[in-house]
Formats: sequence, structure tokens, C-alpha cells
Amino acid sequence: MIELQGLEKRYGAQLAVADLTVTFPAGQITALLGPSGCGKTTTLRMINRLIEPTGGSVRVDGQDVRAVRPEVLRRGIGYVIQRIGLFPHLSVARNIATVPELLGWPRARVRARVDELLDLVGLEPGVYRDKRPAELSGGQAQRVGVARALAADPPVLLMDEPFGALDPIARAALQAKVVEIQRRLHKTVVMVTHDINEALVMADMIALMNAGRLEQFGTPDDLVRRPASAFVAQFMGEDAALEQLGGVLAANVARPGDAAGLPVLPAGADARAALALMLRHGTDAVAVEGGAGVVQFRDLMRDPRASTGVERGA
Ligand SMILES: Nc1ncnc2c1ncn2[C@@H]1O[C@H](COP(=O)(O)OP(=O)(O)OP(=O)(O)O)[C@@H](O)[C@H]1O
Repeated sequence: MIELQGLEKRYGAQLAVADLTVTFPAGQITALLGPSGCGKTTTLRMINRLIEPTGGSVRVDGQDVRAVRPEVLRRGIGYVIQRIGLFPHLSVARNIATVPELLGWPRARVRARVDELLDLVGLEPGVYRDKRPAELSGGQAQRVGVARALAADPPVLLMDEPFGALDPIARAALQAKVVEIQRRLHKTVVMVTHDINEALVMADMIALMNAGRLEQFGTPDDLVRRPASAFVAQFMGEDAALEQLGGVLAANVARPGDAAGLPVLPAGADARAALALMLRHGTDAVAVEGGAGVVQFRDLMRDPRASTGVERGA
């Protein structure tokens, strides 16, 4: 876990981050959310010491980051940024291998690891291993960036607007991929975003910041249905509950029930589509194709994450 205690960053008279005390749980995705300039990136970069705080402390798995040399610290913390900054003259494989090579892994192990990671991020190793970054689409380059950040299997992954430069389709695909990877590997992920939908779709916990301070720390459902302040309610917006349903598979909120005569939703549809189908047909339930069960209107009123029974924690 990552514990911020009274964390502060002051630039002259300006407080970019003020007295931030919060714990990001291990094995979960926490989104740092908030308007432009609220201090998200500054907070993230104080975790891996790209920025040094002017007050307070950061502990990663119990250890104060100031006790570790920055280069050593950063080898144990994956870092993904927007427009990933791959080395243009190196192949995809060499880009991914940067940290393992620094750590002196034997060549065969590095090679096997590169292929394993390409598979993990959904890129065929035989096709992509020897390509140069200039030959990749934005989405592919960003996948390579994620693979590179995971290369030495760090327990912590920091991501700063990692999908910001991607078109909506590549973005949604990579969001899903990162959630899938996180569920499989149980990394502790902290992700900066100003996109509410991205936070609702991906995060287990959201830290909503405003002018350098923490407005609320809670589950997506907490922020949507139990906002701690007028700022939170306004920032999340009136559509937030709908957006939240958009991040959940209808099959995951479905329960066994009598599907006879109900309108049928495609198997991969989300809970928002389930609501739309109910409204269109004037029913209070829909069946999910493929025998996944029935979604009742009241099922949509609960925390969709809680009702899925999907455990995301370590
Ligand atoms: N090197 C710096 N010198 C002076 N002020 C800075 C510096 N870096 C950041 N700031 C200020 O600190 C505040 C927080 O910046 P930060 O980049 O953390 O915000 P952010 O929430 O990540 O914003 P965005 O979403 O626009 O990237 C801003 O007001 C910014 O202008």
C-alpha cells in the first residue's frame, strides 16, 4: 500500500499539494481525479520521487521513500505516462527490456520476459518484437509502454493520463486490458486522470482532489451516490450514475430468474444498455443472452461493483 501522510508541495507561495493524508490500498486501482491544476500529477510524482515534497511523507509498503535512492526506488515502481516516450532507435523488445537489462538479467530470461509481456498486453510477440516505435500506432505504443513498466514485475504501477492521447476505441480497449492485467497480477496501481468516466470504469478507489486538497476518498459508488461535498457532486455531474452503469457488464449484475418474454440484451452489453432496453420496452427487467440470467431494475440501484461479487483486492 501507499501511505501519504501530511504530504505537501509548495512552489513559492503556491501550494500545489496541501496536507494530503490518504492510503492507497495494495492490489487495487486508485484513480487520482480532479480538475486541471488540482495537484494530481504532483502527487503521483512525489510517490516515485520525480518531485520531492516540501512536507510530509510517502511510504510504499511501509518504507519511507526518502530512505531509498531515487534510481533504486524507480526500478521497483512502474511508471507510464501519456505519449510514452519509447526510445525511437531501439526495437520494441529492447525498449521493454530496459530495466531487466539494467538489473543484469541473463539474455534468455530477458527474451522470455519480453515475449511474455507482449502477450500480456495483447501484442503478438513474433509480429511486434523487432518493430521500431515509429512503426506502431498510438495504442500499440502505449501497450509497449505498459509492458515496459511491468518488465521487472514491480509491485506498484503509477500511470499519468496513460490513455490521454488515444482515440476512444483504442482507449477503451487499453483501459480494459489494464484492468484485466491488474486483476491477474494484483499490482497496486495509482492512476492520474481528469476523465470521470475513466475513473468510474477502472478504479476500485477514487481520490478526488481540488486545489491541492483531498475532497473525497472512496469507492466510485461513494462518490456517485454519497458525495462528501457540493464540489464532489458537481464535479461528478448528474450523469455520473449512468456513467457508472456503463462500466459494468450486465452479465455481472444479472441473477438467475425467469427470462421468458423479457427483452434480450447481448451477452457483452453493459448495465447502462440494460437500463436503456428496459426504458425502450417499458419493462423492469431484461434477460442477458447466453443464459447469464436476468437483470431487474432494482439490481441497477445497488453498487454495481459490490453486486458483481468480483473480488479485485489482493
Ligand atoms: N514546477 C512547477 N513550478 C511551479 N508551479 C508548478 C510546477 N509544477 C506544477 N505547478 C503548479 O502546481 C499545481 C498542480 O499541478 P499539477 O500538474 O500537479 O496538476 P494536475 O492536477 O496534474 O493538472 P493537469 O490535469 O492539468 O495535468 C498547478 O497549479 C501548477 O501550475
